[in-house]
Amino acid sequence: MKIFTAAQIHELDNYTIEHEPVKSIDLMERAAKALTRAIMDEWTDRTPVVVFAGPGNNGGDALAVARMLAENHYQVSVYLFNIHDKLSEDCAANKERLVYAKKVSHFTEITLNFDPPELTPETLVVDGLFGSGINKPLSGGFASLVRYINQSPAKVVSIDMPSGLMCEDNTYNVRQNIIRADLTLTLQQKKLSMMLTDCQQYLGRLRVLDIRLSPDYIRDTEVSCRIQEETDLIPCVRHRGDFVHKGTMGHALIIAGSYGMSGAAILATRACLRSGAGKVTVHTPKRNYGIMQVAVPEAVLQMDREETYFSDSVESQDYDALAIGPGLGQSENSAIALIGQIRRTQCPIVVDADGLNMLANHQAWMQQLPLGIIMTPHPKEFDRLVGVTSSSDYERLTKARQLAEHLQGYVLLKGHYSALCKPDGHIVFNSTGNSGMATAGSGDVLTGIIAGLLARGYDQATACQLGMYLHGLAGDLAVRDLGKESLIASDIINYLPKAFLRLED
Ligand SMILES: NC(=O)C1=CN([C@@H]2O[C@H](COP(=O)(O)OP(=O)(O)OC[C@H]3O[C@@H](n4cnc5c(N)ncnc54)[C@H](OP(=O)(O)O)[C@@H]3O)[C@@H](O)[C@H]2O)[C@@H](O)CC1
Ligand SMILES: Nc1ncnc2c1ncn2[C@@H]1O[C@H](COP(=O)(O)OP(=O)(O)O)[C@@H](O)[C@H]1O
Ligand SMILES: [K+]
Repeated sequence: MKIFTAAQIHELDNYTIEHEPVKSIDLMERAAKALTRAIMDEWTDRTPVVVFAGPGNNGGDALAVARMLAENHYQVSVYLFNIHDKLSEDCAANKERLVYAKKVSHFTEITLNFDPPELTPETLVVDGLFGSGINKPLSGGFASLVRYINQSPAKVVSIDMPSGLMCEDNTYNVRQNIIRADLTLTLQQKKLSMMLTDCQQYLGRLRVLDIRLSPDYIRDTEVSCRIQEETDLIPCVRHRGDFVHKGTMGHALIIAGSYGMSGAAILATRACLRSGAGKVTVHTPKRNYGIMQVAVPEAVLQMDREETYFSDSVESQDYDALAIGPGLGQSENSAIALIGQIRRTQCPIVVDADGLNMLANHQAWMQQLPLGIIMTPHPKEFDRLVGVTSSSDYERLTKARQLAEHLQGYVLLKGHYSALCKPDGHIVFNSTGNSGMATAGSGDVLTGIIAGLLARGYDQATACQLGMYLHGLAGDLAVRDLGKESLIASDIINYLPKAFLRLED
């Protein structure tokens, strides 16, 4: 799914009106029908409904929904906010239709003072104050109303956007003046802010309603952000020829583990093996020899000369991919070995965990990273890497995009919707995965998967996209059998075969 900017959403609206062609009032009617159907799916006609409509087209949608719910025997009270005596054309038209239909039990147009109605736990609030046309944080009477709704026990369904939430950047928004919906019914496409962790509290459950906006515009318009889906990835999956052998299926080198953190090396190595690499070599401190041999008999071991930490870079010309960082520790010796390793490695590299932390501790090294490098930070690791804590997830995403462009590499910012920032400034959000994966070691598994895919011959962008998709899908498949609470990182590895099977079938 493409993610359009607020300006593009407006263009899409106009393009549809012009090219379908359809009158804008009829398009609003179509949207309102879809919204009404979705509300009726969830709440019976015994639910008292209070509709708050703003002066723009979001308010127009809300007024049309109010009329349709009333026609379907709901008790509906409507408050239209027209404090500047200026309604959008379609909002005004829907006001007329509503008044003419005489179906709603109560209609007030607020031009000055407003006494809010009582909102009980049984009430359903339809929030149609502002949608994608919002251009500044809410203040004054609107802010008070939002706070009144938020502190009430009523259930809230937001039309298109929770009112007050911006489509993209909410860094400087006034957070208490944004509606906290129980259900958001967004029209046609998800908006960028809906992919960000710090905006989830406003959305509640999110449903996307197809209102048949121009498929031509949707297909032909360039965007910089998209959400990847299974259909995008299936064509990328490589199939094995019958006559291949382990020597042609790629050789990955994993440099991971230190004293007390052999588990990270084990998880990354197992995940790498399960991702199709022909051979996997693990370079790890001597002390890990016994445990690695037992835990991952399929891997070749290469012992560091040190007992407990990574101390020196190794020859890498025989490898097709390098993963470095999981459980590596952050000693100064290891840091020097890390940068030495990165400098002498010719194949694609993925850096994770302590590898990233050590780069963060040596900012000058950031300039020495090879083109095409892949970094897989979680938000804290990312903040350390760029040296500042971001005050919003939008800001962090923007910095990740800038870093990917600056390094001409790949920054895979992990989260519920992991975001891959590419060297050309494009961002791909992942759509698989679940909160059961919020457990130690899940990230090591992702690193191993990406390394395996790189070794197998996928280019960096595909390895990252397919890797994060398979990682999340394996987690989703595991959760079906095991539940979220008990899921551990090893389960993700155990369900990787099923995830591959699903994409291959
Ligand atoms: N996209 C589509 O394809 C379709 C879209 N549809 C619907 O249209 C919605 C977008 O409608 P929209 O463009 O009229 O904007 P909307 O959100 O109603 O707000 C604009 C009004 O709010 C005002 N205003 C802004 N910020 C403010 C603030 N902080 N505080 C106070 N006022 C503020 C602004 O005034 P201004 O500042 O510009 O004078 C203007 O009056 C969209 O979300 C969806 O529901 C569907 O009907 C059909 C298909
Ligand atoms: N709530 C969640 N929803 C979806 N994916 C999640 C969630 N929590 C964690 N994950 C995934 O699990 C992995 C966690 O990585 P990370 O924090 O580096 O873990 P660790 O350092 O313990 O290995 C990431 O790939 C992330 O996308
Ligand atoms: K709204």
